[in-house]
Amino acid sequence: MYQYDLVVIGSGPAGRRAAIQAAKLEKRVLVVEQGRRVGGVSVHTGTIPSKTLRETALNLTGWRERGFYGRAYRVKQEISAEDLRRRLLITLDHEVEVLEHQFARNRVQQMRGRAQFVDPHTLEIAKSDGEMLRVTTASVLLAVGTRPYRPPHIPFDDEAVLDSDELLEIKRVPRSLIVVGAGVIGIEYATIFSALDTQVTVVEPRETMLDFIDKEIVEDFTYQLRDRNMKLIFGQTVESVEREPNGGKCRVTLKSGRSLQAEMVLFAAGRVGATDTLNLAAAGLEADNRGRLKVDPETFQTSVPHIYAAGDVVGFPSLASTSMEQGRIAARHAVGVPASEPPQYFPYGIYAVPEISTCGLSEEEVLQRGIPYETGIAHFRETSRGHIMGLDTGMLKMIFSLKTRRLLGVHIVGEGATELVHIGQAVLNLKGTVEYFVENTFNYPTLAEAYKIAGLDAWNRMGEGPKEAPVATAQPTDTGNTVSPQDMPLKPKKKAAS
Ligand SMILES: Cc1cc2nc3c(=O)[nH]c(=O)nc-3n(C[C@H](O)[C@H](O)[C@H](O)COP(=O)(O)OP(=O)(O)OC[C@H]3O[C@@H](n4cnc5c(N)ncnc54)[C@H](O)[C@@H]3O)c2cc1C
Ligand SMILES: NC(=O)c1ccc[n+]([C@@H]2O[C@H](COP(=O)([O-])OP(=O)(O)OC[C@H]3O[C@@H](n4cnc5c(N)ncnc54)[C@H](O)[C@@H]3O)[C@@H](O)[C@H]2O)c1
Repeated sequence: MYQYDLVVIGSGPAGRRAAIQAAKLEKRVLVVEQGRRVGGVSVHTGTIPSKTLRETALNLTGWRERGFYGRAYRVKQEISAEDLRRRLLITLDHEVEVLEHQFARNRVQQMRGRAQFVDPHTLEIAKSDGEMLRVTTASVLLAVGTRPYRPPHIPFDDEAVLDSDELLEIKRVPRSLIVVGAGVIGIEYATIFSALDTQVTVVEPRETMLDFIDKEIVEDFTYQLRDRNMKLIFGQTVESVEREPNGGKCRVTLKSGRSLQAEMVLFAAGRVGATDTLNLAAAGLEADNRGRLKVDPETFQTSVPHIYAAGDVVGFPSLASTSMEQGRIAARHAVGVPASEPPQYFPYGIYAVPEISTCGLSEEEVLQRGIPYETGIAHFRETSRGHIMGLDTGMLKMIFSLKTRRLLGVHIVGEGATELVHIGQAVLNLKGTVEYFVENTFNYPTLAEAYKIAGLDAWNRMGEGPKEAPVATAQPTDTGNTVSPQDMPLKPKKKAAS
């Protein structure tokens, strides 16, 4: 008889949701967390701190009011690192308190320490006070997440050359910042610091950024960043990073020979799975070269059936939102209770300044699948709410199938995008058509009215009934067939466990 039904390693979104789900099913659950407090990367160094920093920066700078009062408008003239940290600490305390309470209410047992496998059903836990403990369990969920990728040639110094965890501890707001890597983390922080009037330069080895987002949205976003003097350098690789002696400036030399200078460097070139200390071999498991684990995308089982993995450690999409859902499904499966499949489309929110949010297929994906389509676009400045808020930017784009008239994708850049997207997400997953937007009444004045405007924009070109569709050039799919709109695969290819 094992001591536990499920031992969860890691208390981030995947671990937390899994543990509570199993406890609700009256199973004996233990959560092992090596950090001082529960919550994982999401609460302590990732989602919540970065979004709190964003909110504080926008509030203290008066960013949202600048449409009315001009670019020089400020709520607080001198914004210090301490101003930014104060709100962060309060938010984190609340998050941890809520989580601790959830664990207690649901009788989830907790242990502070680092877990590793002794054999496939036994874990050894090195507690922070030096004590070693062994526990046995019927199933294990690895929800260990990731940590920043730190290559040896980058001279991280905890002060001026930083990864995204260390950025939260800065003592001063830099006047200039070089961000290496235009992934989601790099772009979110780059634009937040730009809103704080830091001169920001982004260096990205690829020719483009955020390739999974609809191109038209990324173009609008890029235009906005350049318009406020952010420097975006694509297609260039960093050769070296150095710092002048005695706390001087940082110099970033690119392979092209170009040299950049700034007070701080943020290195944000991806993350690696935190699997190296788990002694995976003792459980018969192996991680890939980025520390990630392969799982069955339906059940989240690893190659050892009673050991599950969920969250960032299994790779794409690496979101707090999807990690929670993966943890819940894994826990149900682990304790023998079936879980229904998640809906076909999940939203993606990038909390840059401005926000981007998207759900469903991009125009490039629709074209690639050979689906005849029409698009509808609305600019926030066309809405009365936009006028009231002083918005001169912001755009919502929807893509509809010409044959079925169903919504295929919604893509938004601008204020409130991460909230607004859920209207499109609901219509998409409930298989709604363009008529939903044309026939329904929206609150007025709201930014959500942009849905109506974009719906009408598409409808005006689509006409009343089904149409033959000349818009997209039908391309063979990767299966070699041409996709008919009726057969359109509503489920995006599962990338979660790749
Ligand atoms: C800067 C940043 C911003 C982000 N913003 C967003 C956002 O806006 N929206 C969004 O949806 N997602 C965002 N994410 C992603 C989100 O944070 C992750 O998807 C999420 O945290 C993953 O959850 P997880 O459960 O896999 O593990 P994590 O949150 O990574 O937690 C893993 C936990 O496991 C513990 N652990 C690891 N190994 C062991 C061990 N051997 N023994 C015991 N404990 C162990 C760690 O200490 C850690 O607490 C962001 C990430 C970053 C870095
Ligand atoms: N709002 C959100 O939902 C949110 C926010 C932040 C992070 N996240 C998640 O966290 C995960 C990690 O984000 P990330 O930004 O660290 O990784 P990423 O993989 O999204 O981006 C890394 C970027 O760095 C570039 N790069 C890779 N190697 C490089 C090198 N040697 N030098 C310079 N640039 C290099 C890549 O081309 C890429 O553009 C993402 O998958 C994302 O889903 C989500």
